[in-house]
Amino acid sequence: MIELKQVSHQFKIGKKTTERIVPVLHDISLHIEKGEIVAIVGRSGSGKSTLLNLISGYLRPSEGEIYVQKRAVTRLSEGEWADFRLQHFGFIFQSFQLIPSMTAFANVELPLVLKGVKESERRKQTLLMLERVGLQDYAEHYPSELSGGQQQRVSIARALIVNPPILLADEPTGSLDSENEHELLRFIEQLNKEQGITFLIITHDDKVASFANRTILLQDGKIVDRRLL
Ligand SMILES: Nc1ncnc2c1ncn2[C@@H]1O[C@H](COP(=O)(O)OP(=O)(O)OP(=O)(O)O)[C@@H](O)[C@H]1O
Repeated sequence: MIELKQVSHQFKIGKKTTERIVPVLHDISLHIEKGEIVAIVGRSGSGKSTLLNLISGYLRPSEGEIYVQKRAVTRLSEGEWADFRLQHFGFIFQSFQLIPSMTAFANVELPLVLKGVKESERRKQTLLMLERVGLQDYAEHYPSELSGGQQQRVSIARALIVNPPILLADEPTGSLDSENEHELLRFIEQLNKEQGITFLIITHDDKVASFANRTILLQDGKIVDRRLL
Protein backbone atom coordinates (compact mmCIF):
# COMPACT_ATOMS: atom_id res chain seq x y z
CA MET A 1 0.00 0.00 0.00
CA ILE A 2 2.81 2.41 0.95
CA GLU A 3 6.40 1.68 0.06
CA LEU A 4 9.52 3.76 0.61
CA LYS A 5 12.73 2.74 -1.14
CA GLN A 6 15.94 4.20 0.23
CA VAL A 7 14.38 7.56 0.99
CA SER A 8 16.58 10.34 2.36
CA HIS A 9 15.63 13.92 3.04
CA GLN A 10 17.55 17.06 3.83
CA PHE A 11 16.42 20.63 4.35
CA LYS A 12 18.34 23.63 3.04
CA ILE A 13 18.26 26.60 5.36
CA GLY A 14 19.63 30.11 5.04
CA LYS A 15 20.47 32.21 1.96
CA LYS A 16 22.88 31.19 -0.80
CA THR A 17 26.07 32.41 0.86
CA THR A 18 25.20 31.06 4.28
CA GLU A 19 23.25 28.02 3.10
CA ARG A 20 23.34 25.08 5.44
CA ILE A 21 22.15 21.58 4.77
CA VAL A 22 20.24 19.81 7.51
CA PRO A 23 20.02 16.07 6.88
CA VAL A 24 16.85 14.70 8.51
CA LEU A 25 16.00 11.25 7.14
CA HIS A 26 18.57 8.69 6.02
CA ASP A 27 18.01 5.70 3.79
CA ILE A 28 14.50 4.82 4.93
CA SER A 29 13.01 1.67 3.39
CA LEU A 30 9.60 0.75 4.58
CA HIS A 31 6.57 -1.25 3.51
CA ILE A 32 3.11 -0.72 4.95
CA GLU A 33 0.43 -3.23 3.97
CA LYS A 34 -3.24 -2.49 3.43
CA GLY A 35 -5.18 -2.71 6.69
CA GLU A 36 -2.22 -2.21 9.02
CA ILE A 37 -2.22 0.19 11.95
CA VAL A 38 1.36 1.43 12.22
CA ALA A 39 2.69 3.72 14.94
CA ILE A 40 5.72 5.92 14.27
CA VAL A 41 7.56 6.75 17.46
CA GLY A 42 10.79 8.54 18.31
CA ARG A 43 12.13 11.57 20.13
CA SER A 44 11.28 15.12 19.19
CA GLY A 45 13.29 16.01 16.09
CA SER A 46 13.82 12.40 14.98
CA GLY A 47 12.01 13.04 11.67
CA LYS A 48 8.49 11.65 12.26
CA SER A 49 6.56 14.60 10.79
CA THR A 50 9.02 14.86 7.91
CA LEU A 51 8.30 11.20 7.11
CA LEU A 52 4.54 11.82 7.10
CA ASN A 53 4.98 14.94 4.94
CA LEU A 54 6.99 12.92 2.41
CA ILE A 55 4.38 10.16 2.27
CA SER A 56 1.58 12.70 1.74
CA GLY A 57 3.51 14.69 -0.87
CA TYR A 58 3.87 17.95 1.07
CA LEU A 59 7.61 17.39 0.72
CA ARG A 60 9.60 15.71 -2.02
CA PRO A 61 12.41 13.41 -0.91
CA SER A 62 15.96 14.47 -1.72
CA GLU A 63 16.63 10.86 -2.69
CA GLY A 64 14.69 7.64 -3.12
CA GLU A 65 11.26 6.62 -4.34
CA ILE A 66 7.86 6.50 -2.67
CA TYR A 67 4.96 4.38 -3.93
CA VAL A 68 1.36 4.71 -2.76
CA GLN A 69 -0.92 1.97 -4.04
CA LYS A 70 1.79 1.11 -6.56
CA ARG A 71 1.89 4.65 -7.98
CA ALA A 72 5.35 6.28 -8.04
CA VAL A 73 4.17 9.44 -6.26
CA THR A 74 7.63 11.01 -6.21
CA ARG A 75 7.05 11.75 -9.89
CA LEU A 76 3.68 13.49 -9.53
CA SER A 77 3.43 17.20 -10.29
CA GLU A 78 1.99 19.59 -7.65
CA GLY A 79 -1.42 19.55 -9.36
CA GLU A 80 -1.48 15.78 -9.66
CA TRP A 81 -0.52 15.53 -5.99
CA ALA A 82 -3.47 17.68 -4.91
CA ASP A 83 -5.93 15.27 -6.58
CA PHE A 84 -4.06 12.18 -5.50
CA ARG A 85 -3.95 13.37 -1.88
CA LEU A 86 -7.67 14.07 -1.80
CA GLN A 87 -8.42 10.59 -3.10
CA HIS A 88 -5.99 8.60 -0.99
CA PHE A 89 -5.35 10.32 2.32
CA GLY A 90 -7.31 11.62 5.25
CA PHE A 91 -5.53 13.65 7.93
CA ILE A 92 -6.05 13.88 11.68
CA PHE A 93 -4.05 16.31 13.83
CA GLN A 94 -3.48 16.90 17.53
CA SER A 95 -4.93 20.39 17.24
CA PHE A 96 -7.88 19.17 15.10
CA GLN A 97 -7.26 21.99 12.57
CA LEU A 98 -10.93 22.78 12.16
CA ILE A 99 -11.89 26.11 10.62
CA PRO A 100 -13.20 28.16 13.58
CA SER A 101 -15.59 30.31 11.53
CA MET A 102 -17.33 27.26 10.05
CA THR A 103 -19.88 24.98 11.72
CA ALA A 104 -19.23 21.27 12.28
CA PHE A 105 -21.38 20.62 9.18
CA ALA A 106 -19.38 23.02 6.99
CA ASN A 107 -16.05 21.68 8.23
CA VAL A 108 -17.02 18.10 7.38
CA GLU A 109 -18.51 19.13 4.03
CA LEU A 110 -15.41 21.03 2.89
CA PRO A 111 -13.52 18.15 1.15
CA LEU A 112 -16.67 17.44 -0.90
CA VAL A 113 -16.78 21.10 -1.97
CA LEU A 114 -13.13 20.82 -3.05
CA LYS A 115 -13.98 17.65 -4.94
CA GLY A 116 -16.81 19.39 -6.80
CA VAL A 117 -19.66 17.24 -5.45
CA LYS A 118 -23.08 18.85 -5.99
CA GLU A 119 -24.89 20.42 -3.06
CA SER A 120 -27.75 17.97 -2.48
CA GLU A 121 -25.33 15.05 -2.51
CA ARG A 122 -22.93 16.93 -0.20
CA ARG A 123 -25.70 17.54 2.31
CA LYS A 124 -26.74 13.89 2.32
CA GLN A 125 -23.20 12.57 2.76
CA THR A 126 -22.24 15.15 5.40
CA LEU A 127 -25.30 14.41 7.56
CA LEU A 128 -24.64 10.67 7.28
CA MET A 129 -21.02 11.15 8.29
CA LEU A 130 -21.93 13.34 11.27
CA GLU A 131 -24.32 10.60 12.35
CA ARG A 132 -21.59 7.99 12.04
CA VAL A 133 -19.38 9.88 14.49
CA GLY A 134 -22.37 10.50 16.80
CA LEU A 135 -22.58 14.25 16.18
CA GLN A 136 -25.86 14.56 14.28
CA ASP A 137 -27.19 16.93 16.96
CA TYR A 138 -24.14 19.19 16.73
CA ALA A 139 -24.15 20.00 12.99
CA GLU A 140 -24.71 23.72 13.55
CA HIS A 141 -22.19 24.06 16.39
CA TYR A 142 -18.95 25.95 15.82
CA PRO A 143 -15.69 24.27 16.96
CA SER A 144 -15.53 26.58 20.02
CA GLU A 145 -18.93 25.21 21.08
CA LEU A 146 -17.69 21.60 21.11
CA SER A 147 -15.57 19.59 23.58
CA GLY A 148 -12.09 18.39 22.58
CA GLY A 149 -13.39 14.87 21.94
CA GLN A 150 -16.24 16.21 19.81
CA GLN A 151 -13.86 18.43 17.83
CA GLN A 152 -11.64 15.42 17.15
CA ARG A 153 -14.69 13.49 15.91
CA VAL A 154 -15.53 16.36 13.54
CA SER A 155 -11.97 16.25 12.23
CA ILE A 156 -12.23 12.47 11.73
CA ALA A 157 -15.56 12.90 9.93
CA ARG A 158 -13.90 15.48 7.66
CA ALA A 159 -11.02 13.06 7.02
CA LEU A 160 -13.38 10.17 6.21
CA ILE A 161 -15.92 11.96 4.05
CA VAL A 162 -14.07 11.25 0.80
CA ASN A 163 -13.52 7.57 1.75
CA PRO A 164 -9.72 7.62 1.75
CA PRO A 165 -8.03 4.22 2.05
CA ILE A 166 -5.29 5.68 4.29
CA LEU A 167 -5.54 7.88 7.38
CA LEU A 168 -2.45 9.77 8.52
CA ALA A 169 -2.56 10.98 12.10
CA ASP A 170 -0.11 13.29 13.87
CA GLU A 171 -0.48 12.90 17.66
CA PRO A 172 -4.24 12.33 17.36
CA THR A 173 -4.70 11.78 21.11
CA GLY A 174 -2.37 14.59 22.20
CA SER A 175 -5.17 16.95 23.24
CA LEU A 176 -7.60 14.36 24.59
CA ASP A 177 -8.32 13.16 28.13
CA SER A 178 -8.07 9.42 28.77
CA GLU A 179 -11.80 8.76 28.24
CA ASN A 180 -11.82 10.48 24.84
CA GLU A 181 -8.53 8.83 23.96
CA HIS A 182 -10.03 5.41 24.67
CA GLU A 183 -13.06 6.25 22.55
CA LEU A 184 -10.88 7.45 19.66
CA LEU A 185 -8.79 4.26 19.72
CA ARG A 186 -11.96 2.14 19.65
CA PHE A 187 -13.23 4.15 16.68
CA ILE A 188 -9.91 3.70 14.85
CA GLU A 189 -10.12 -0.05 15.52
CA GLN A 190 -13.67 -0.17 14.18
CA LEU A 191 -12.75 1.74 10.99
CA ASN A 192 -9.77 -0.53 10.50
CA LYS A 193 -11.74 -3.76 10.98
CA GLU A 194 -14.94 -2.80 9.17
CA GLN A 195 -13.53 -0.77 6.30
CA GLY A 196 -9.94 -1.95 6.09
CA ILE A 197 -8.63 1.60 6.45
CA THR A 198 -4.85 1.72 6.88
CA PHE A 199 -3.56 3.96 9.69
CA LEU A 200 -0.19 5.60 10.08
CA ILE A 201 -0.01 7.32 13.44
CA ILE A 202 2.74 9.50 14.89
CA THR A 203 2.60 9.28 18.65
CA HIS A 204 4.43 9.87 21.90
CA ASP A 205 1.75 7.96 23.73
CA ASP A 206 2.59 4.40 24.86
CA LYS A 207 -1.08 3.45 24.86
CA VAL A 208 -1.42 4.36 21.19
CA ALA A 209 1.85 2.64 20.30
CA SER A 210 0.83 -0.61 21.99
CA PHE A 211 -2.58 -0.43 20.32
CA ALA A 212 -0.93 -0.39 16.85
CA ASN A 213 -0.14 -3.63 15.00
CA ARG A 214 3.42 -2.45 14.46
CA THR A 215 5.72 0.24 15.77
CA ILE A 216 8.47 1.92 13.80
CA LEU A 217 11.06 3.65 15.95
CA LEU A 218 12.95 6.55 14.38
CA GLN A 219 16.20 7.76 15.86
CA ASP A 220 18.18 10.59 14.29
CA GLY A 221 16.36 10.07 11.00
CA LYS A 222 16.96 6.31 10.81
CA ILE A 223 14.69 3.39 11.50
CA VAL A 224 16.27 1.57 14.41
CA ASP A 225 13.52 -0.83 15.35
CA ARG A 226 10.49 -2.40 13.74
CA ARG A 227 8.61 -4.27 16.38
CA LEU A 228 5.67 -6.54 15.80
CA LEU A 229 3.66 -6.15 18.96
N1 LIG B 1 11.13 23.16 6.98
C1 LIG B 1 12.22 22.84 7.67
N2 LIG B 1 13.40 23.47 7.45
C2 LIG B 1 14.51 23.13 8.12
N3 LIG B 1 14.57 22.14 9.05
C3 LIG B 1 13.44 21.48 9.32
C4 LIG B 1 12.21 21.80 8.65
N4 LIG B 1 11.24 20.95 9.12
C5 LIG B 1 11.84 20.17 10.05
N5 LIG B 1 13.15 20.47 10.16
C6 LIG B 1 14.13 19.82 11.04
O1 LIG B 1 14.07 18.42 10.79
C7 LIG B 1 14.23 17.67 11.99
C8 LIG B 1 13.09 16.69 12.13
O2 LIG B 1 11.87 17.41 12.31
P1 LIG B 1 10.46 16.68 12.43
O3 LIG B 1 9.44 17.73 12.61
O4 LIG B 1 10.30 15.71 11.30
O5 LIG B 1 10.65 15.85 13.79
P2 LIG B 1 9.58 15.11 14.69
O6 LIG B 1 10.18 13.76 15.03
O7 LIG B 1 8.26 15.09 14.02
O8 LIG B 1 9.54 16.02 15.99
P3 LIG B 1 8.34 16.34 17.04
O9 LIG B 1 8.09 15.06 17.78
O10 LIG B 1 8.93 17.39 17.91
O11 LIG B 1 7.16 16.81 16.24
C9 LIG B 1 14.33 18.69 13.12
O12 LIG B 1 15.69 18.86 13.46
C10 LIG B 1 13.78 19.96 12.52
O13 LIG B 1 14.39 21.10 13.05
